[in-house]
Amino acid sequence: MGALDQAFIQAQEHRPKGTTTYAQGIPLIDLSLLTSPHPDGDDQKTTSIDGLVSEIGNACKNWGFFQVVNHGVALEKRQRVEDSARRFFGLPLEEKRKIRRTEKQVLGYFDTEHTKNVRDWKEVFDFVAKDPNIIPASPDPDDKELIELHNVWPQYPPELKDACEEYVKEMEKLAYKLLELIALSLGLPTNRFHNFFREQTTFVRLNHYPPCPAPDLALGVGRHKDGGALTILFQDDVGGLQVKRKSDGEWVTVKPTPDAYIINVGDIIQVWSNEAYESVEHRVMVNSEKERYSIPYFFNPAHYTMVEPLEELTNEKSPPKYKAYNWGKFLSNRKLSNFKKLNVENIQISHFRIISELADKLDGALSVTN
Ligand SMILES: O=C(O)CCC(=O)C(=O)O
Ligand SMILES: [Fe+2]
Repeated sequence: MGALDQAFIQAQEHRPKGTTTYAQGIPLIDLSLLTSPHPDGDDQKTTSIDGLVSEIGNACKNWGFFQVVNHGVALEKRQRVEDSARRFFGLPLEEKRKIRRTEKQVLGYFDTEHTKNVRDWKEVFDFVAKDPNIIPASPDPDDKELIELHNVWPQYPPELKDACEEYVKEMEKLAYKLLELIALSLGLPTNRFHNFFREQTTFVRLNHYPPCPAPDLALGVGRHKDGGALTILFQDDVGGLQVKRKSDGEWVTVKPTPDAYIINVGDIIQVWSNEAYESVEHRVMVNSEKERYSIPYFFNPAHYTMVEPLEELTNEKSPPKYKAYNWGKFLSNRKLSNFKKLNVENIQISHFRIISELADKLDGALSVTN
């Protein structure tokens, strides 16, 4: 990527601060109850599940982010993906660009992604968990055309394809476990969300953040919220992920924990839960010395899913806060705005919010004075 082009420079207020505050209280949740047999038998398991469910619920409510250990994903499977990613990103640019993403072919290699119209200091490789994957051809609501996305694999390293395909199977198992715990924590049946994911649009991204000559001006990924349901992220030991802490709005760094995954609730769970859980803003800092790797798995429902607050979680007293929106159109809108710099704000769930934040505040103020 060379010298720092103007396109990478963040507006003053979005630049990283020189000092690092670590996210001290970010929950670290042990999933061994689900991944290994309980020494005292299954009855014990049921009672302890309640504890796990409330841990997950509190983490979703208070942070929107948490880490999991003893998650059941074999270390070697993740390492194999990481090793092949290192080999792939180490190739000459012209080799990587042979499988470059285009406006129509949205998978493969890409090094000019934009977040909120500012270029990110990174290069990525994207692939879908289910190949082929069906999504709308364009964000235009009147355009009913659908397209099939097919994975494009590089010639080198040859093992990348197999490593990734094995890895997504593991990720999917973990994603369903987490989804079930989240459903239970909202007082819903365990499999309440399952049907949405029958024809999922889940995708995985291999991120490589090269050392950056001006880490005080650019970001690896600009501030954003994940648009999907749930993200399962692996980050290496370099660190750089920052989360906007809910309690005080401070940007805090998530310290790498060996063999842990970082989980965050995406926009869809915010809407389904009618804001019981919120999708939290995050970003990635880069540094001038070390390159960094991360692997997010974006667990997303079928393209035709109409995302709206669940009936069970709304009533007269707490009416739905969002109008239903089509996930496929949302996704295709985001993909377009990430692909190139546009002159308009990219799509956000706030565009579908029924009651504006201002009305909420006014309501709060009125109920205090009344
Ligand atoms: O690299 C990371 O730590 C996070 C990346 C991320 O937030 C994303 O790709 O959505
Ligand atoms: Fe993200």
